[in-house]
Amino acid sequence: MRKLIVAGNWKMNGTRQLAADMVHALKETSLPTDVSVVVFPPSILVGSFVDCSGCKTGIQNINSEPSGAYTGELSASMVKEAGCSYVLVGHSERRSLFGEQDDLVAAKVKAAVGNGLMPVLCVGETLEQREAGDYLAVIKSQVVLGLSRLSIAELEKVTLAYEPVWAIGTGRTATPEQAQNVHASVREVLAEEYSRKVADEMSILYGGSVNAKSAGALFAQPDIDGGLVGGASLKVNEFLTICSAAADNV
Ligand SMILES: O=C(CO)COP(=O)(O)O
Repeated sequence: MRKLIVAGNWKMNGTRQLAADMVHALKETSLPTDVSVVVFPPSILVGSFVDCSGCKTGIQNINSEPSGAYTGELSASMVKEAGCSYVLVGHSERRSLFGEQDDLVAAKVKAAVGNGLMPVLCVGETLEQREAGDYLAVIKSQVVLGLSRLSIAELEKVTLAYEPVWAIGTGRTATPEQAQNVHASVREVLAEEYSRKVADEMSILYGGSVNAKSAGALFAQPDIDGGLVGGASLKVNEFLTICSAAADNV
């Protein structure tokens, strides 16, 4: 059974006060057990979330190496020890601003799984790639290369997130049909590359300007298993509304 997940990616935003408010609100909110909430705060705020009964905690990035002279970096085992369960890998901001390519993404996915973390592998096309019409091939290659170091058994630890770059932080959400189309194609890629079981069981989240208004119609799509929310996850009430929209689709 695939999980319905609402994840909040705070990026380089948020304060200890916001973290305390979010933790408090999530503890007070009762959601069906089939809905998982994950918050990815900046790493320095992870400690505020790890004991929260209403959500799981994620980290926004790891280094693929186990330890060593990598100033400023965190290894998967450190993140696990700090109480995180999830890690974002391959976010388009990491790809475009920090030059991360598919081989590094694959190494991070492997390091995550090898250390008991669940990677959320992010994929998605730029506006240019969408307009050129070859976006499904771009997304396919990001999925296949990103997962290339995992065994079949390890795939069950992975969540995918489709985040079209043109929809991130732009207020221009993909339509439910556009997103469903890509999610269904990604599921077909998983079935072809691995098996129908893998395809049916992997959660695929949608991200890109998800907000309280757009969440319901997106989450109602058959191949959309929740959302990876940026800006709207920094507003406590709006994030809770998005979580409730997922609960409505259990
Ligand atoms: O990048 C995102 C989540 O990882 C999406 O960000 P926005 O929801 O702000 O568009």
